[in-house]
Amino acid sequence: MRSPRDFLKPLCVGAPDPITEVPFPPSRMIHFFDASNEKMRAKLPDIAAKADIVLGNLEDAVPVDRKVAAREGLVTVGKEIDLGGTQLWTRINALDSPWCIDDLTTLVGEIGDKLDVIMVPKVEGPWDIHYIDRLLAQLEAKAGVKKPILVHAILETAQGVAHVDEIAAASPRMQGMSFGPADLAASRRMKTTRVGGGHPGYLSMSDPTLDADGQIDASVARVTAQQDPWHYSIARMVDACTTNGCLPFYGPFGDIKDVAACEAQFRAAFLLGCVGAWSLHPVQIDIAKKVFSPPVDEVLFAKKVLEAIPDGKGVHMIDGKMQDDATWKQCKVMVDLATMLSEKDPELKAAYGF
Ligand SMILES: CC(C)(COP(=O)(O)OP(=O)(O)OC[C@H]1O[C@@H](n2cnc3c(N)ncnc32)[C@H](O)[C@@H]1OP(=O)(O)O)[C@@H](O)C(=O)NCCC(=O)NCCSC(=O)C[C@H](O)C(=O)O
Ligand SMILES: [Mg+2]
Repeated sequence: MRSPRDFLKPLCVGAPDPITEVPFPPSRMIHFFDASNEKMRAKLPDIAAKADIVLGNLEDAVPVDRKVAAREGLVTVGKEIDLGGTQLWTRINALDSPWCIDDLTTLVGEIGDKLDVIMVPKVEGPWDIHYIDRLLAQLEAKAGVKKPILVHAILETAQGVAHVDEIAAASPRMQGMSFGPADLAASRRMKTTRVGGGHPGYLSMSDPTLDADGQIDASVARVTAQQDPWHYSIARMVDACTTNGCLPFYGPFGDIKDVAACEAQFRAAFLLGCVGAWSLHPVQIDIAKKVFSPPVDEVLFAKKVLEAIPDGKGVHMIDGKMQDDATWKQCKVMVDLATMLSEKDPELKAAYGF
């Protein structure tokens, strides 16, 4: 294990100094686009005007014969498209793939100063982050990159979940993590073909009604309720990220047409502490924006609490609800997020009354 004192020294002579605090600009959605697809690239200026983060995907979903075109397409995006204040990320190919090394050398060499974050798929343990960390430092030094490129791990293998805390703590470059339900399901041999969301087979059932002989009365219907198969892992990811000062995100929701279920999945993640989710299709940008911006009525109430209890101490009754030091902190989370988002979004600013 590295000495904590070394954490703030660059891992290569000439690489930029590591950051001490992960920046937290609006991050409600990471919008995926296939950079080898010219049509999608052409839409980027419009998409960037709506999205907080755009991500050029090089990994899964990009066919093998378009891997190089996707990498080159992303270089073109970095060099030629003005994204305004919207962050530019990439998802590189996995560390055990033959494309990963060229993804990193090309992207850092060509557009290292334009890339905010590199998303690394299928991270299994801190060793994967250590590899990327050192290599990025060498490439940044060689290319003269001025600020460190941050790293975002996808939590999508059983091993990754088992090592989630060590992954989050592996480097000061760790910007955050996303939850990858498709690969995780496959890795665990879960029997689902869905990408995120619930499953009608994953449910709990009320007790049976017994007849006079104490036998189960099969004629009386029993109530069932779908449970959330992802709750445990997402909650672990949120704790690991928060403990280590980085940001947790929900990942993809694959049923593009089922906007209601997408919204429900995103909202469950938001309530558990995630700051955003992936959008795979333009329609999911608006869903994420709605869900990951705190609700207006809650923000107004939270503002009222903060105003009524300036020192955040003691016990108070506000609108019939008990407020104390802990609820004050909950309200502060809500108001801080609303304040940060308002700086980007004048409509939200007006709605929140800032
Ligand atoms: C999912 C899609 C393949 C759907 O595409 P398509 O059938 O073309 O949808 P539409 O006809 O509704 O598209 C309408 C227009 O919008 C453009 N479009 C579609 N998606 C995007 C996008 N992401 N960014 C920009 N523009 C987009 C279409 O080109 C149409 O344009 P026009 O013809 O001019 O009207 C497609 O949405 C897509 O490929 N999405 C990204 C998929 C992706 O990145 N998948 C990988 C991430 S999920 C994953 O990897 C799993 C995870 O790792 C895990 O393990 O859980
Ligand atoms: Mg995956």
